Amino acid sequence: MTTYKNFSVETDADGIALVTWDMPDRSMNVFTEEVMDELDKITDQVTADDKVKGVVVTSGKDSFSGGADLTMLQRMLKLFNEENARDHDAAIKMLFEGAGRMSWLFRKIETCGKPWVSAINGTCMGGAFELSLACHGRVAADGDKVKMGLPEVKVGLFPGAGGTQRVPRLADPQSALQMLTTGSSLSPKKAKGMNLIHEIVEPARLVDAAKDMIKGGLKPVQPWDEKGFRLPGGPVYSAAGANLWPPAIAILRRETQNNYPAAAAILKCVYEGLLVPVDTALRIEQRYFTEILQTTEAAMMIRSLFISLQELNKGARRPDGVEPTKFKKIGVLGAGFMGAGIAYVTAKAGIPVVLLDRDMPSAEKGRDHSAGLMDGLIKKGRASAEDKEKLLSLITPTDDYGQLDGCDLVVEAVFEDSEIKKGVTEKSEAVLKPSATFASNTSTIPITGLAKNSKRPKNFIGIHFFSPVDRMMLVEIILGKKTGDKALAVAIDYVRAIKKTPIVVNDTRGFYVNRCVLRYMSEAYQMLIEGVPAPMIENAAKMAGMPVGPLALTDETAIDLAQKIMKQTIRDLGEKAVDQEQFALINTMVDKHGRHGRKNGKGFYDYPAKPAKKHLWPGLKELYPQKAPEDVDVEVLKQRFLVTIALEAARVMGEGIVTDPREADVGSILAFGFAPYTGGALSYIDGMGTAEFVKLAKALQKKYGAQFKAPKLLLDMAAKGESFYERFDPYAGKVKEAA
Ligand SMILES: NC(=O)c1ccc[n+]([C@@H]2O[C@H](COP(=O)([O-])OP(=O)(O)OC[C@H]3O[C@@H](n4cnc5c(N)ncnc54)[C@H](O)[C@@H]3O)[C@@H](O)[C@H]2O)c1
Repeated sequence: MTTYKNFSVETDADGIALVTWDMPDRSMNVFTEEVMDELDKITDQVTADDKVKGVVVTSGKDSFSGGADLTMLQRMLKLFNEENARDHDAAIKMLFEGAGRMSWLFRKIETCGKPWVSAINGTCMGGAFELSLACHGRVAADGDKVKMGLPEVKVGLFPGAGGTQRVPRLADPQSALQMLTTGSSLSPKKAKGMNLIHEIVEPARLVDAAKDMIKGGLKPVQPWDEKGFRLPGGPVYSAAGANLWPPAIAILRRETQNNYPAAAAILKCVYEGLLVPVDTALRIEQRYFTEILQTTEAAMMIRSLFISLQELNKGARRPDGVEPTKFKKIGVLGAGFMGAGIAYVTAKAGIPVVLLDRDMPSAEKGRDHSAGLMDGLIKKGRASAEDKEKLLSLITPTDDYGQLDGCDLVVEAVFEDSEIKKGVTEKSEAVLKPSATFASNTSTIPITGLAKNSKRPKNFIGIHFFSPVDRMMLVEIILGKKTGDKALAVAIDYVRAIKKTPIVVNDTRGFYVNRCVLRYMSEAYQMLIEGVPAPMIENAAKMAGMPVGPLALTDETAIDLAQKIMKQTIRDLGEKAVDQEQFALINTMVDKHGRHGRKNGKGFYDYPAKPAKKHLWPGLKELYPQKAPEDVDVEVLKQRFLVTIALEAARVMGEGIVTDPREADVGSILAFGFAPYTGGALSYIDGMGTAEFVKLAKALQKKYGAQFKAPKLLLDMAAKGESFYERFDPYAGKVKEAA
């Protein structure tokens, strides 16, 4: 046996070398510079060794590999930028070579003259799946935990190690394009159906089955290297090709609104690559990959959606020196809309939950919500009847506070009423151990005020979920003035345990997320008042990259809730705190026309009974004199949405409400889908350049109003030429892994 740091190679009596990838310092295998060096050496070793007849590559971990370590790309881009400042041609050459490193290593494997089989034992993503595609045989273990795919497009990249060329040479071009441009992952069954793997076997037989392929005489030649190879969908210029490409381009435009250069590059790369032999095709892919690596979108998406997201998920904001909490029991107060969801995600993480409401029927109804969600999963084949039983057995519905005894954490989700919240806090604390943490899920009441109801304000914190709880991945953790480190650590441990992403926010009206969302909706009301036709408003938001239009979003959260919030803000802060024209619009919608939103079927949209689809309410046209569509500049509408939200995020940073730019960025994408290609609300500003952004905000302020006034922080940053990640360096004082 030969051992490398990250691999071992063991050749058996039949001459089959088993290459096992098992990185000692990682929980999941990833491609790093060192891994590529070692794999290169192993390829030379097994090729030169006459005793070796074939190679099986597998993993020593639960998963196969997560693909490339993107910090490696970040390092490469940093070197590129430094070199680019000195010598552009040399910098591009360096980037081109770096971009092709993995691809040519895989090509070397597939043309080495000996058969390689990939034995896929678990998650196999990105570069690792591309390695598998370069192998002559691919066997996957059967089971739920095996997923494979090429998700690069989700972080602004594309599969640059042969993925764009091998997938459409194996699968039919339509499913290949769909897989590559959406980054969706595949079960073994689906992958086999697409002709991407050869066999699915029992996990215990995986390596033997892979070896059997070699013993059965597997040819060390890929189909595309054989004479007479034909593309599965026929040549690009065939009649079938003519039917495929124009609609594919149209669909991609519709889905991405041309906001994602990587998705467009995939399409070009596949099209051009299929016209030529594979070696040239790989060079085409390398060229496009080099281009994509230089885009702002790739840099920002890698930073926010890969690196920052991982760091926050690992508890980057957890205070040091507090023992991790192993949750034995969690209490949820209020088994309504939110409480029922919180109980479900907690039990899903295997933690016992006491679900308390005013009476047993309400508490039981809360548990039924979990039963309903599990039924949905069972129907889709993603859970079994036993899973459902097990999950339900973890939820104890009750109306008895005595049951909270022994809870490490209680999350309160009763009515949004300070007096009721006070009552349940006092009753719980009478039973809870003094060290227990008490959290409120309030969406509007300041945590510092609520903590006054507690005998132990140090243990009091906000844990703010978004609805629907089972689907929304972000949780805001709100610090009251007296919240202690232990409560913060417990809250982060809990959010991590339920596999969601925590961001830490200081106490303020609307916290972080809702402040930004309100700006988004308010800009749409402003546009309605200006007479912009409603369909243009909704479309412009989607073209800017927002997943849900602002009017549809208001309907979802309820127009009467918007009215309530405005009224409360006027009561608390005075009339000037709310735009009076917008207040009048919302009052007209609710009081005059009875339009409360989706919940009563009448909002900015009408919601007819299924199967008819929702459509914008025609009465909107009567509210304000309408502008002609040709008098509206859609590009400006798009800018207004992104700029107004980004400005609010900048204000939040300036006020010290959020202190880490990673949280503002990741939070904006996970909570309300802020145009992901920008990398989030602050990266949108960083990507444009602070000075340029301030210029744009000033121009919008002049034309559309004070909502576009740049805060002092931004003016200061623009004057100094600073970005958010320089001003609020999240790595300051720490060893910077992601250089
Ligand atoms: N609805 C949302 O989208 C959302 C989002 C984030 C946060 N929140 C917050 O979550 C909390 C709950 O909201 P919801 O939408 O689930 O409300 P809900 O009306 O659906 O549920 C509240 C539940 O609390 C129970 N309850 C009321 N008084 C109680 C008491 N004294 N003791 C025990 N149980 C009691 C009610 O019976 C009800 O089942 C509120 O603070 C709200 O602001 C709501």
